[in-house]
Amino acid sequence: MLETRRLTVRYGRTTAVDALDLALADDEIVTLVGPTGCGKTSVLRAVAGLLPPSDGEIRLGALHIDARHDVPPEKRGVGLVFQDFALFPHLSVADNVAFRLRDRRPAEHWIERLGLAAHRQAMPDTLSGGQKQRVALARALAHAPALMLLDEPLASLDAALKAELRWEIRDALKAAGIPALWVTHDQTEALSVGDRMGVMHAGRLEQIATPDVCFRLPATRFVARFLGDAAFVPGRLEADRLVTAIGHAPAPRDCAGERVDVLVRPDDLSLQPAAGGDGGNGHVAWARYEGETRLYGIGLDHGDTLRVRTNHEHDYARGTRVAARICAEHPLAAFPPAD
Ligand SMILES: Nc1ncnc2c1ncn2[C@@H]1O[C@H](COP(=O)(O)OP(=O)(O)OP(=O)(O)O)[C@@H](O)[C@H]1O
Repeated sequence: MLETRRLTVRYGRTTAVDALDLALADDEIVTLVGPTGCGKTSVLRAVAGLLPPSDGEIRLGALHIDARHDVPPEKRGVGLVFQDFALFPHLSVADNVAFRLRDRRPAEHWIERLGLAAHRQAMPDTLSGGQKQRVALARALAHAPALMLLDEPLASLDAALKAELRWEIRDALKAAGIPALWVTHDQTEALSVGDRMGVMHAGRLEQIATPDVCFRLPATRFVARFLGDAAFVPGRLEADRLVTAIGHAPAPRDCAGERVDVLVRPDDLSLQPAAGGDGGNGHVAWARYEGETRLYGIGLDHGDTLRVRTNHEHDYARGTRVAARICAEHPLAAFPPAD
């Protein structure tokens, strides 16, 4: 449906997007995530037709767009949803959603589907942030776009609403069978709503894969750190296992090199108070209560600090002698040693 080939966007001397190759399947939701300034919005704006590609090509269905062949935004068949909703303030909810539609039935369908029926006649400034975003989404969906582009659609909403609305948006896109490119700087959002996610860094895609692959088997240390707490423990590859001083785990299929740094995240580790034959390998340096879980900083005897997440029931005081061990049964990512 959408394909970019070496898409490049420059602003003067700044290269915001650097030879990006990206392809979306017909009903696929792909999230684009990365730190501020990495170029996510520029990708979206180039695909939407809001700025021209400096180099490379965009294929949207049968359309071919490049620096010399522009297609105006309204001829691209894309729907846009922005962080700031962009509703018409002088039109009611119903008229916003049905704007420029000859047949109002699709507008009615999405008003019902997105829980806006009671607000049909309301004006935008009387709606909550979540309701405004539902209206913006209904308006975009009512035009049955071939592709939906979402730019930080949940950024101005509070945490509880974000969590609820991201599933609603995903469900609505899936129900309509519309593929989407969804830009966010929120890792949890990118991990949870994308069929695949692309992690961008300095104008380039560092990795594009399913969320669980990006999280468990990041392609680079940058992706590992960007998507969550990451520690790198020295280890070695023995047959099909990664062996470290704090335990072992299956090696990924493509693991190469005898000496490696093994990625361990806080939930790949378990914590036991040192007792009996196990004298432990460190002590509790700090503890944070998180509600369902607790996060501990464990000062290992050889000097490094590891973060370990446990169930909230395990309450260890600072200074407690403990054994931190790898408990992950899935393959852990391995990288060439840093030194
Ligand atoms: N209109 C512009 N003129 C000049 N430079 C720009 C312009 N828009 C963006 N840039 C630069 O291009 C780079 C990428 O910006 P872009 O907005 O695409 O990143 P982003 O990943 O979406 O960031 P954010 O999450 O902060 O929105 C940044 O270095 C930014 O400063």
